[in-house]
Amino acid sequence: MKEYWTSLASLLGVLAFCQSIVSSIFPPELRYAILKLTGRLFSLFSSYVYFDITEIDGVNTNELYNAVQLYLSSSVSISGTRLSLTRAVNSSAVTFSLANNDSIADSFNGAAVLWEHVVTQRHSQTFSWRPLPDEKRGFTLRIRKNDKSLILDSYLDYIMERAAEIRRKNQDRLLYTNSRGGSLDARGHPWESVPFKHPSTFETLAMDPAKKLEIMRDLRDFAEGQEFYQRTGRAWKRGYLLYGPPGTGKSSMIAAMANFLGYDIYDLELTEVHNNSELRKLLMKTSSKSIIVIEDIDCSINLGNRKKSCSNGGKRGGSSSFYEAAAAEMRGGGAAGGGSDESGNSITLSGLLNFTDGLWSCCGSERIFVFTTNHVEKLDPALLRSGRMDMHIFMSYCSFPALKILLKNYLGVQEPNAAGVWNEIEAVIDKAEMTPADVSEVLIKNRRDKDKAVAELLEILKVRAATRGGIGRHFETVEEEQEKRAVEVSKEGEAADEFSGEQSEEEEEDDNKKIK
Ligand SMILES: Nc1ncnc2c1ncn2[C@@H]1O[C@H](COP(=O)(O)OP(=O)(O)OP(=O)(O)O)[C@@H](O)[C@H]1O
Ligand SMILES: [Mg+2]
Repeated sequence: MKEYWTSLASLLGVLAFCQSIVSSIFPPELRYAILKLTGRLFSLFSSYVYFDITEIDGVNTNELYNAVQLYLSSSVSISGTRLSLTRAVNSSAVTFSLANNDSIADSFNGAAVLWEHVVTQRHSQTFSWRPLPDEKRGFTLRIRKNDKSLILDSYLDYIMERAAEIRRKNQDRLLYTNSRGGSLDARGHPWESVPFKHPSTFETLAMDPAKKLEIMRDLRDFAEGQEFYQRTGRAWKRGYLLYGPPGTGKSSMIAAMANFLGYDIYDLELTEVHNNSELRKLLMKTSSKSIIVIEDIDCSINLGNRKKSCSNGGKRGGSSSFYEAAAAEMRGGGAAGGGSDESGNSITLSGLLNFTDGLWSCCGSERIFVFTTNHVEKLDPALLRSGRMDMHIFMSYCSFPALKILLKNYLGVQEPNAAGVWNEIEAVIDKAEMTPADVSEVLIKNRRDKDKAVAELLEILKVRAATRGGIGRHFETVEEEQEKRAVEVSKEGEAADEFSGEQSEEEEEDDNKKIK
């Protein structure tokens, strides 16, 4: 062993001696040429091939460098011994990366590769339109010559994909709004954004578990469906209509969808959009992997008179239905659809549907449109056909299975302690027609005393069930809601007829009196 160390030390000594001779005898240019030649000779006999991926390629940032850095961050965190830690702006996660001049082994399809992070000082500042960093950074990838064709292309593609995934996971998602109207920011963007931190998830969402699973499956199929949409020639987008009374979780569902898929949200305020071309610009500036939301679609916009006042409890837009007016536009060849008001606003249904439905829908991919409404019965059936809104989701009053989820969320209990309470709640909950928002209020107020919370909830449920007795039927489909509405309208019509009939009888009497 001792002999081994002695011979290694003497070998290193010889190398150092040779290096000092080369440095002292040869001028720098020749030294560089000798090193290059040695490198060439070395690579000729080497079984490896090397690829340099520099951070800055000319003056452009090399996307591949950033991707490799992110990709390696997921593996160095497990196996590295010296790591760099960073936390990007708008991010709540810390990222690991390979420290300077450190290396790490990886494998792909059975082939071993070695990554080295090479950092050197930039000596002379070469001319550039923008200042370059003091350090020259890059990755060197070492692979076996035999593996070159086997792994190179697919390995780099794989790295790009993985990096995009990690970036999405690390970065906080954003909530965009067009509340600034049509004006653009300094970078020419019409959307304003804030980090999206809504805590709602499918786990915390109180609704029928089977329905929840169905929605989650649908969303997952959509997100993983790139190949399917490509093959079938369909634009990679999906539309959801969420409808139901206020406080049943429509907005919470949108947040849960975004958190489930890791998508950004674009909250499209239609009352701020002045015309179709503005709408087109807004929608063109949305990114893929996003959910475009139009809340309260029935009163978002009044094509006849687009004032922002809304008779619907502070909801957006005017009281008349956007869809009713828009449907009239479709049927009547644009009379209502012109949508111009005194202020020159002209947004039409076709402008919106061109993006959800028409040719423009394929500009940008992997996008979900979500429309919400409290009054599905007001929507024109022609506007609810498949393809526009692929899934109609009824957010109902709090059901028994939904209540179980709320009890678990707020009180941490699976079942009430007192015997019999469970059955009593189950007996009245549907009749009581309480929204999950109302139930949540009661549970939050009494969250320190679980038994009191459950007892108070039962009391309220009983009172509400008694006052609302018999109404407890839920209209689950858009068609049912619309049928119900049609019956109401025809009853109103009959009442009006009767009223006008009575009047005419009275008038007849008057006339008779006059004649007499
Ligand atoms: N299904 C639900 N599951 C869990 N929490 C819910 C649910 N529905 C309502 N909530 C609670 O009630 C509050 C209001 O719900 P949300 O804003 O999602 O209702 P909404 O249906 O969008 O109402 P609106 O029609 O008025 O916009 C939420 O903050 C949430 O805490
Ligand atoms: Mg809402």
